[in-house]
Amino acid sequence: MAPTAPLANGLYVKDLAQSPDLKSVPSEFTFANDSKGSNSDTLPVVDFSMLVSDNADQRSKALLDLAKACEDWGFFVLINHGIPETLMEAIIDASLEFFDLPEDEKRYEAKSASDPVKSGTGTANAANHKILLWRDFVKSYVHPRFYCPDKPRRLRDIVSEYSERSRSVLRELLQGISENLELEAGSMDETLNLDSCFQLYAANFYPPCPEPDLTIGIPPHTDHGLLTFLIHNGVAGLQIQHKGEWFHTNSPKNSILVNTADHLEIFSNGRYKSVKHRAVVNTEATRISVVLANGPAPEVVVSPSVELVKRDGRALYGPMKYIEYVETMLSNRYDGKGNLECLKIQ
Ligand SMILES: O=C(O)CCC(=O)C(=O)O
Ligand SMILES: [Fe+2]
Repeated sequence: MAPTAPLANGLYVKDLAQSPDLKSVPSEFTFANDSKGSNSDTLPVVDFSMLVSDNADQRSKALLDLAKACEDWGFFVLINHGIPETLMEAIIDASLEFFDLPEDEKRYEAKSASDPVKSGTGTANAANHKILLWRDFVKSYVHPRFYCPDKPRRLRDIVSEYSERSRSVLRELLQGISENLELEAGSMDETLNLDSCFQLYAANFYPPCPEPDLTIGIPPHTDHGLLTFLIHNGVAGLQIQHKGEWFHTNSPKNSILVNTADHLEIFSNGRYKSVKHRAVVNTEATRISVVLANGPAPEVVVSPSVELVKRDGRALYGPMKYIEYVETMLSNRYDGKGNLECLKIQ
């Protein structure tokens, strides 16, 4: 399983980056890359407190912001979401502690794609050869069944609470999306079995890099699931593609960066596209991101909403069981044509 392999000499990127004489990026990390992005002062913002407000005007405004963000960018900055700042800081800190563990305590080598906890460094395919990525990671399935690395000890409770609170936010956002798509009340919840929604926690660790333009943290990709939530330690690095151009995502402290993912594109029959994004690295500071991928229930066979297919006259995507989609993606990540492309009906 390539994506979880440690470096050939057993090093993590974290350790490699700490070698005092490292002046250049080893050739295995070379990724033809133009990591420059533009700034946008018009990144969409959704105010969660307005979405759940009793004031009808406020709620309509928030629904409109949400619809526009999903249609135009596939990305928004979520503010006033109610998840405590202390919890967000705690999950970043505890995730950082994970990467500081001795190697034998943080190694979760995946024997198969369905292992619920995985860690390592990553690889990608570039011009027919494998390259290494400038990032270490840990991932675990946290809902409907909860798994977590054993150490650091406090990680379990923190991840569990963060995923639970995020689920309430997720359900409200999906409720808003369902209204925006003019779906029958409850039909999205039922079809995708959202009470048992799948959540995957991932922490990405990007140490400073001597030549950031020659390598990449995570190459351009889209995510599985419905909506991805991302928070970070204040060091920028996430870029999203919009109208063919790459944009930096700057976000106020305590906000959550949300992007639309493959299963929202499938379920909405192509109305809301899964946004392409990437993580770039820098010379100065360690960056950590904590990602929650939020999808339908693992066993649901996802296809476009029946109501939308009726409206559109045809389905634009074929069906696939969600957990199979996740696990093929985890084993062939960044390997050419993704599942989404394969499911598109011409
Ligand atoms: O670290 C980031 O900003 C991006 C992470 C990401 O895209 C992912 O884990 O799928
Ligand atoms: Fe991603």
